[in-house]
Amino acid sequence: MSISAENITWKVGKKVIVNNVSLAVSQGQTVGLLGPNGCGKSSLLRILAGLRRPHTGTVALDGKSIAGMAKKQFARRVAFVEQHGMTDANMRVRDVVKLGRIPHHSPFSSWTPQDDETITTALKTVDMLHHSEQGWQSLSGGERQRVHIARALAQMPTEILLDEPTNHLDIHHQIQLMQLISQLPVTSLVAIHDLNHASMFCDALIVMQQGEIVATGTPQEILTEDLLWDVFRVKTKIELSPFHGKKHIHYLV
Ligand SMILES: Nc1ncnc2c1ncn2[C@@H]1O[C@H](COP(=O)(O)OP(=O)(O)OP(=O)(O)O)[C@@H](O)[C@H]1O
Repeated sequence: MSISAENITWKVGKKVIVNNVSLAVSQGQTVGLLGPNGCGKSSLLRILAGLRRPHTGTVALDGKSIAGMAKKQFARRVAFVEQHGMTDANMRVRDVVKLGRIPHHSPFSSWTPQDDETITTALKTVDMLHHSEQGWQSLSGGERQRVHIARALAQMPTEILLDEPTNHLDIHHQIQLMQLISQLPVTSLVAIHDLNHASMFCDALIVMQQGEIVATGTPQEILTEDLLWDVFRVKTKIELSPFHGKKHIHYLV
């Protein structure tokens, strides 16, 4: 297993936000994390990213608990793109992406042409190279989102956690990004609301409801009309797309 969690529970006061969650994501898989607003997706991702300590349970990389892992060692492996990621307002786009290289440097190591190359490639990948010299503050919401993803790619992680990465993106960039994530040679866990994108681009899905995991499996296996009614209270008609062969969800109103 690439990244796994066992019996994770996280509370705020007496309120249980993440309730006894266990999961295992295999190397190289793209796994979609689905569920209604407030069901605990971001909270779970923050725990997996090591930003929150669970009250019970463990998170592991290749079976080794992250609890005792040095921060830098962890950051060389796991990148996290938060839903509302902030960046120092006065930075240029290229400098924001440069931050992704920090875990790969010591205070005494010098900047290399490979570092520059990695940053250029990351910016190119998210279609932001032409904005390299622009100030962060002047970017649109979607452009900021793409720069944060470039920073995560510059980190050259083996696991990438993304919290609603297509938020703010136009449909062209949503599809481009989901395609990119699904093709990256890394393990990806991505919180996503668009069920058709989840079906098209994810190898497996984890569905949460009220802090618990209620379904896991391939999109083919678990995206059913019953599940979508039970979890999201939406009426749907699901069929196999004649165009891409994956399940396609029609919403009935
Ligand atoms: N620090 C906190 N203090 C109090 N409540 C919190 C805290 N963090 C999260 N919550 C609550 O926990 C629940 C889960 O929040 P979380 O952000 O994990 O949901 P989510 O599934 O990511 O939602 P969305 O789809 O809207 O982004 C929400 O009810 C939220 O208000």
